[in-house]
Parts: sequence; structure tokens; C-alpha cells
Amino acid sequence: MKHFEANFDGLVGPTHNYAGLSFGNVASLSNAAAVSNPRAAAKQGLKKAKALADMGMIQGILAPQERPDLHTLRRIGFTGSDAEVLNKAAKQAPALLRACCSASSMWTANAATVSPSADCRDGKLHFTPANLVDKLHRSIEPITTGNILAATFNNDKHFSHHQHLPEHASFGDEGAANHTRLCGEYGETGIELFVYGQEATNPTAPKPTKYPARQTLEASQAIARLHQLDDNNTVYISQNPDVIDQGVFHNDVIAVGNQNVLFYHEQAFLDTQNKLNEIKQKFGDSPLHFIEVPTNKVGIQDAVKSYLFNTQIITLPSGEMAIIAPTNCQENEAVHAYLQEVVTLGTPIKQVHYFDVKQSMQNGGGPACLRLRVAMNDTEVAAVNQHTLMNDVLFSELNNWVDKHYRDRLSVEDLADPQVLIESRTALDELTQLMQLGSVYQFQK
Ligand SMILES: NCCC[C@H](NC(=O)CCC(=O)O)C(=O)O
Repeated sequence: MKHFEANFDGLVGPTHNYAGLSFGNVASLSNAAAVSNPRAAAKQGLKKAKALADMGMIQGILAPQERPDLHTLRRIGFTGSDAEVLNKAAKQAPALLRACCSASSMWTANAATVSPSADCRDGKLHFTPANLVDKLHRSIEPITTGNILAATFNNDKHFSHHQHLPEHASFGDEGAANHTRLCGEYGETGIELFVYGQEATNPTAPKPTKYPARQTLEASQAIARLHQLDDNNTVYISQNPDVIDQGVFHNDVIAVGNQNVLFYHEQAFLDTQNKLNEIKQKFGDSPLHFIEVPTNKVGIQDAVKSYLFNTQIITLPSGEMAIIAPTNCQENEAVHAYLQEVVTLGTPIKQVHYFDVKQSMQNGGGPACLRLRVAMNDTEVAAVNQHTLMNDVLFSELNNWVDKHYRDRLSVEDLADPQVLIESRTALDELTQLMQLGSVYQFQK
């Protein structure tokens, strides 16, 4: 049996915009009200996804969500025709309208936590959509995320889909962005690392003071129970609250792992040495590479700005590992120098590839945010909805679809335009046919 790690990238939706919705996410706040280019954003994402497929990786695409979210606007009391609902919301509660228009589901690292079958007692691959309760605009994602995941991984024999955790701050869950898996070969049982920002039921535990901690220990533990993980293969690590207060709103802004490599900033965690020892002890005797980046080489601000750690580390078919980095890393002197050095350190990382994902970066989403990792064996890959897998045909179909439906300019004022809603629904309806997803959206029910 062969094993792979697939990446499922979020297709950027037609309403991609800069609304400044994510307090604690420096890029989102600093680009608030900038004019976006949804067409360029979608194409930047597709280009990265296709490049990975061309490198021999299994690459999938997850469909975007329906925005503006008329269902939520009606649920909070706006009435009338669709155009009237948009108009009333724009006049009476513009901030709520903006929250209902974000294309934030594109960051599929926050779509769900995924545990491969080798780690789970029942031998199935488990998915739990993230509840994303810390941010209003993201808290409206999980139900449709669950629909899209079920339509993509549509085989009950191999895939187990859970409901998102209870919608309360005690269970704040941001999905795979706070979850890393270390393993030997992808098919071997791995060590699942859960990184949290606060303990909901222990008020004296460390937590940030300026910005919110989006992930709780209680949420991480609930996921581990649901996914039937073994305690001997699970490690819980507290994020360093000081770095959350400097803009590290998810662990994947400061650490990333792949197979036997953990790449992290020296300030990423609390109790680092003990946690590294626990990982080593649970990982066993095979070689493990901890690549710790010191502050005197790359400071937290440089890491947050460049997204050095929001890179993907992938294992190429040759066995070599490559870092998939945003071009922003090339533009930062200290980070670029570090990346030139990292391939010489004698670790499995031998290559760095740069991609322009600036439309996403301006909202705080780098290459790693744009993808959900799903380690699978060949039987499981065969059980995936094949119309979601990237190849020459899907790439050209999706590019044509974007050209046909997406605007190249969108401001927050445009979000109230009923025409944007019509364009978005027309596009998504066509997409569900193209990717054979069935009716995953409210407007299709
Ligand atoms: N993993 C990266 C997630 C980025 C995302 N940004 C946003 O939602 C910004 C949206 C806006 O401000 O328009 C977030 O913070 O959850």
C-alpha cells in the first residue's frame, strides 16, 4: 500500500475582500478597507496548487462558501427580498454585513482538524470542522465546511465526519492551524501535536493579554477523543502568549512540521524543552529533526510579516523535502538569508520554492493557511471525490470559471450590491456541477 500526504487548498471565493475583521491578525487589520482583486486571488491560489500537483503531489481543491451569507442575515432579523436584506443590513449594521461577506473559508487550514487513519483506533480518517467561534465572520463557516468535506471525502467506509465542537469560547477551535503531525512514513502512526492558546477551565493558566487566544486546550482534547487518538501519540503544547500578543494568532504563524521535521521559532511555545523531550520520547528511536530558529536570526515581527513559518513543508516523490514559501519571504532580508541557509543544515529540507499569494497574505493567510493536509493511503485517495483533485483539466476549467465569474476589483462598499450576490451564486452553482459536489449550499436547498 502506498501513502501520501495530500493538500486540499481552499478555492478563493468571489467576494474576497479586505474588511479588517480579524482582531489580533496584523495583516487583516492593517489592510482594512483596501480594494481587493478576487480574480487575482483565486488565480494565485490555483497556480500554487497546480505547481504542487506538477511536482508530483496529490493536490485537491475545496470549494468556497456562499457569500454574502443571506441565510445568516435573515437569521439575525433582516427581512424582505435578497436585495432588501442586503440594503437594510448595509444601512443598519454595516459591520454585520461585512462579517457575512468574507471569503475566509479559503484558509482551509482552519476548515477542520484531520487525523489520518493510521492514528485513529477505528482505522478511519477523521475530520472535525473547526467552530471558529472567536471571529463572527468565521463562526458561520462550520456547517457548510462539513457539507463540503462530506461531498469531497464522500465515502463512509473510509472517512468519519464529526460535527463541529459546541459553539462556546471554552471550545474555541481553529482546526489544523493549531495541529501538526510528526511521523516516519505517512502511513505509520504519527504523533499529533495540539497547540493551544489558553485553558478555558483553568483561569490561572497563562494566556495573552492584548489579543485573543483562539484555541483552547479543552477543544484540542475533545478533538483527540473524537478522533480516537492514543494518549501515547498525542502531545498538548501551550503557545507562548507573548507571541500571540505580537500577532501570532495561530500556531502555524510560528511553527510547521512534516514527517520527522519540526520547524519552529525559539519563542513559539511555553515549556519548550520539556515538550520537545515528550515528543522525542513518544516518537521513538527514529531520527527527528528539530529546526529551531533563534530570535537573533529572525525576530517575531519579521516572522509575522514574512510568514516564514506559514510555509508548507512537503515531501517530494524523490523523498527530499521542500519549503513552499510566499514571495514575501524573499523580500525580507533576514528571512531570505535564513531560507538560503536552511537547505544547507543537513536536514531533509533541500529546496525552497516561492509563490506569490499576496492577495491572501494581505488578510493574514500564507501558503500553509490555504491548505488542509490529509495523509492518505492509495485506497483512501481512490475513495475521494475525484472531481476535486487537481490536474491539467481541472486547472484549466477552474481558471476559465474564475475568468467568467470573478471581478478584478472589489471594495467593501460593493458588498451590498445585489449583483455581487447574483454573480456569486451563479458561480457557485456552476462550480458544484463542475466538481460534482451536489447541493452543499443553503441557496441550493
Ligand atoms: N489561517 C489564516 C486565517 C486568516 C484569517 N483572516 C481573515 O479572516 C481576514 C478577513 C478580513 O479581515 O477581511 C483569520 O484571521 O482567520
